[in-house]
Amino acid sequence: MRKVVLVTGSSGGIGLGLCERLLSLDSQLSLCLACRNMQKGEAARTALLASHADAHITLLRLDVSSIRSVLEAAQEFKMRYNRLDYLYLNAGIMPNPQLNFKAFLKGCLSRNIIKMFATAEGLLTQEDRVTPDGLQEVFATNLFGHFLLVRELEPVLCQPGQTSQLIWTSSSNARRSAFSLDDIQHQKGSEPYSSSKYASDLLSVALNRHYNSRGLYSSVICPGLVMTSLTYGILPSFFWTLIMPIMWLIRIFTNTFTLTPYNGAEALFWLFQQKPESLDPLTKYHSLTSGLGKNYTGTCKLDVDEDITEALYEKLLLLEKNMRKKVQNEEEEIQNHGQYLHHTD
Ligand SMILES: NC(=O)C1=CN([C@@H]2O[C@H](COP(=O)(O)OP(=O)(O)OC[C@H]3O[C@@H](n4cnc5c(N)ncnc54)[C@H](OP(=O)(O)O)[C@@H]3O)[C@@H](O)[C@H]2O)C=CC1
Ligand SMILES: CC(C)CCC[C@@H](C)[C@H]1CC[C@H]2C3=C(CC[C@]12C)[C@@]1(C)CCC(=O)[C@@H](C)[C@@H]1CC3
Repeated sequence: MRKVVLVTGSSGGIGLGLCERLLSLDSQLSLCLACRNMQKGEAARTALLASHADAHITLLRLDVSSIRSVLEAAQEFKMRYNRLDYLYLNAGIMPNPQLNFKAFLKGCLSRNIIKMFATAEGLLTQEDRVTPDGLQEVFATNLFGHFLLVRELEPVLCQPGQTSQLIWTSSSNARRSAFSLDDIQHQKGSEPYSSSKYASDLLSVALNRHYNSRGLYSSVICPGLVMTSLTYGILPSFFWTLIMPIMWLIRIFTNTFTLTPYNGAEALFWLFQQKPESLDPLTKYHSLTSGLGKNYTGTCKLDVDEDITEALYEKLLLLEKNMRKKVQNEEEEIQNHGQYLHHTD
């Protein structure tokens, strides 16, 4: 039986790097690339087929920040497949990042320099915006759209006699102090990225509690610092290229500078090869690359409280209910309007 793998955000970066590695390991996989931009998705599919000509690769239109798109994509997926073995929740954004140069220079002179390079704590802020559904975009993309996708794909993920894995691309930038249960969408702060990644760590723990009994397991990873369009939004790509020798040098001191999508996908790839029952739900898995360029997966305890994971889960369920109602009302309004136009014709 072919294993079915769905990867969100697979049109480039770490997601595409992961797909390449998965196909190299098992060319018999059924790989579904979920992308919001079909042109980019088609280019990714062509690139993968260039090195794996016989691979089974399909495209699925999915904008994780849009409720309607998530519902439609899940429906489409369930029509095409009757099982899902691995769901990689990888799509993510960090819009309009601002680097605090003063804090960076101060950090370089402090004892916390290694931690600063690994987590970017206190270095970055972002400007978020509101989606047409009325949600904060970073929250909707990095967390809520993925949560809804999991909920919608429950029938194919929780098949009797089968285990399935949810694998979240979180970050070491996830920080407890950036997240508030009273403001899960991070409407008030300036670190929505950090908040959304911390929320994904919390959610993964809650999902394990609610779904393990049905054969569904969830894990979180950090890919390390990888050169992708996300990091090119922080500093321009020519600058990163220019300082690449410095980055290689820093890698000797911090193995978190994985730098390439191939290396960054290490922990995602490693988890693919593990028995989900053997994984610790309270661990974050890190892609690491040594100074000599050797890839490996490291572990780190999650900084979470069980009661907060449950409180977030409850809040997400409530938001899900409200968003479903909203979409349904909108659909009814469109139908009524159509009927009205039909009568007046
Ligand atoms: N790069 C890094 O150093 C780190 C990255 N990460 C995380 O890794 C993940 C992958 O990021 P990375 O590869 O670096 O960045 P990229 O920007 O290269 O890739 C992000 C992917 O997500 C997709 N995406 C973004 N928004 C949406 C949306 N609304 N609906 C569907 N797809 C969407 C993008 O699609 P499109 O091509 O259409 O833009 C793209 O395929 C993210 O979750 C990120 O937070 C974590 C730690 C470090
Ligand atoms: C190395 C250079 C001389 C200067 C680079 C300074 C900063 C731009 C980087 C230092 C630590 C980096 C970092 C990230 C972005 C770029 C830095 C702030 C991330 C926040 C990118 C996204 C993530 O999710 C984190 C895991 C990264 C942590 C480190």
